[in-house]
Amino acid sequence: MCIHSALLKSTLKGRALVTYLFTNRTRQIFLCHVKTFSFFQKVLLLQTFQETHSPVLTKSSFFTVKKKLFNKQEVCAKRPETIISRKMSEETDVESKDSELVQRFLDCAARGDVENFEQLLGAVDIDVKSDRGWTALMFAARNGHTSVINILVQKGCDVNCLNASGQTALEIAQFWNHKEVASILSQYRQQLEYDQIHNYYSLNPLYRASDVRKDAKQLESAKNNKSAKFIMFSKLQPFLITSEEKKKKFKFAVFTLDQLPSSIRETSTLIFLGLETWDPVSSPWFAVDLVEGDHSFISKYYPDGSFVAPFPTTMQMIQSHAGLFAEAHSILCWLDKYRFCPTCGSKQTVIEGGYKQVCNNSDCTSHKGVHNTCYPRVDPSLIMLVLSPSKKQCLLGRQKRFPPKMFSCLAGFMEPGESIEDTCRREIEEESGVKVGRVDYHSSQPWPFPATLMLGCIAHARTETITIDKDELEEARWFSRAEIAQMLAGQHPDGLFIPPSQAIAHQLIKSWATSNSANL
Ligand SMILES: NC(=O)C1=CN([C@@H]2O[C@H](COP(=O)(O)OP(=O)(O)OC[C@H]3O[C@@H](n4cnc5c(N)ncnc54)[C@H](OP(=O)(O)O)[C@@H]3O)[C@@H](O)[C@H]2O)C=CC1
Ligand SMILES: [Mg+2]
Ligand SMILES: [Mg+2]
Ligand SMILES: [Mg+2]
Ligand SMILES: [Zn+2]
Repeated sequence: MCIHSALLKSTLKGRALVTYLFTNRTRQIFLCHVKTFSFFQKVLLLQTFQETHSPVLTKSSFFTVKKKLFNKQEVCAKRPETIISRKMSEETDVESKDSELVQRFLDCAARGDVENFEQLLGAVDIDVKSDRGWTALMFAARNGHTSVINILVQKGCDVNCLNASGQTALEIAQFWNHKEVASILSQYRQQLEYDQIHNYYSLNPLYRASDVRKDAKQLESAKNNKSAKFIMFSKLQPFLITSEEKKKKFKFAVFTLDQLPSSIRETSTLIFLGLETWDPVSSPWFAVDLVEGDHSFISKYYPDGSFVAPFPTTMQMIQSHAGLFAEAHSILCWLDKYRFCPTCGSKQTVIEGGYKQVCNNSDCTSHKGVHNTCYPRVDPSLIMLVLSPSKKQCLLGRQKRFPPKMFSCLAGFMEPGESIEDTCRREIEEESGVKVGRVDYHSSQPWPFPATLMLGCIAHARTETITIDKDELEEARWFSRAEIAQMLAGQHPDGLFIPPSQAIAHQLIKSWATSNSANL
C-alpha cells in the first residue's frame, strides 16, 4: 500500500497510524506525498493531526504542518461567527490583555490544576475557546480531569459546543476512553435534552406577570418601586454595554429608579417586561422608549455604552438579555407601526404596560365583542431541515440577500388556516419542488425582527428532484453529512458555511449532523 492511501485509510478508520506518520522522520516522507492529495483529503488529515495531538500540540508545530499541507490559495473559509463578531471585537479590543488569562485558564483545565483554575473562573468567559475551538471543558475531558469537569458543568458551561473538528467534550472523553468523565457529560446532556432545547432569544429570565400589567394600580406602583430596573431604547435601538462576565458579549445597561430623571418617566413609553420572580414584591423590569430630549443621564452612568443597530449586534448578547431584547423589541416595533385603530382609524391609547392599545373613539366597534384587534403581533413562520428519502442528505438553500457562500434551511410564513405540517409541505414544494411526507417538530425561536416566531421542524422528503423558485431562492441543493461537518467546522473546501449558532437554522442542521442516524 502506498503511504498516502495507508494514511487516508487510517484517517477514516482510526487515528494511530496518523500519529505515527506525523512523527519525526516519517513526517518528512509523508510531506513529500502531500502534493498528490485533494483539498478535502488535506482538511481531513489536518483535522486528524490536530485531534490526535491535542492538547500537547504547540501552535508553531501545528502551523508548520498546516503551511506545508496547504498552498496560499487554499486558505480555509472563516467561521460565520467570526464574520459577524468581527466588527464587535474591533470595537471591544480586549484581545491582548485577555489572551494570557485565557491561555492560563485553558492550561489549568488541561492539567487539572483545580486550585488555580477556580481562581481564574470569574476572570474569563467560561466557554472561551482556543484557536482550534477547544473549551476548558474539552481540555479537561481530553485528559480525564473529573474535578474540573464537575466545576464547569455546575457553573453552567456549554456542554454541547463543538471544536473546529466538530467534536463535543463528550466525544473527546469517549475517544480517549475517560469513562468517568464521559458518564458525567452524557448524564448532563441527557438532563439538558429533558429540559428541552433553548434557542437563542428564547431565554427570557423574567416572570411576565400579566396580572400586574392588566391592573393599572399595580402597574403604577411597579413603576415607582425602588428596586425597579430600566433598560433603554431609542428609535428601536437598544442601549448596550460590554459584559464583564462573558467577554466579547453585550448586555443592557440597567438603570435604577433614582438614576432616571422624572421627566423621562413622564414623557416616554414604559414597557412592562415582567417581574424578577413569581413573588409579587420582586423587582419589576421596564423597557424605556426614549423620545427626543436631553439624555445626558445615560452617558453619565455608562460612558462606554451606545445605542446599536439591533441586527446583528443583539446576536452577541448574553443569552438572558437577548431574551429581554426579544420581548421589548417586538413590542416597541408594534407600537411604532400600529399607531391608529385598525377598525376606525382613530388615535389609540397604550395600556397594560405596552401590551395593548385601545381606540379613543368610544363608538368604535372594536370595543364590542372580543377585543382582539390591537394586541402585539406574533407571526408564526416555519423553518425546516429537509432530509432526503435515504436520510443521508439534507436540503439547504440560498436566498439572494444572504452573505456570499452561506446556505441555510428553507423557511416560510404560515398562512391563515394552515397547520404547521401544511405550511412546511407547501413552502418546501413552492421553493424547491421537493415533496415532503412526515414532519416532526424540533424546537422554536422568537425572531424579533420584528415579531416572527420560528417553528423549527425536521421534514422527511418523498422526492429528490429540485426545481427552485427563482424569486425566493438563488440556489438549493442536497448536502451530505460529511459536507455539513466541514461547514460546521468552517473548513468547507469551497468556503461554504451555515448561519451562526444563534440561529435556529444552525441548531436544526447541527442536531441532524451530530445525531445517531439510527434515530432518524
Ligand atoms: N432564525 C433563522 O435561523 C432564520 C430565520 N428566517 C426568518 O424566517 C422568516 C420567513 O422566511 P422567508 O423565507 O422570508 O418567508 P417566505 O418563504 O414565506 O417568503 C418571504 C415572503 O413572504 C412575505 N411575507 C412577509 N411577511 C409575511 C407574513 N407575516 N406573513 C406572510 N407572508 C409574509 C414577503 O413578501 P413581500 O416581500 O411581498 O411582503 C416575503 O417576501 C423571515 O422572517 C426570516 O427572517 C429565515 C431563515 C433562517
Ligand atoms: Mg416561501
Ligand atoms: Mg422562504
Ligand atoms: Mg411564503
Ligand atoms: Zn377604532
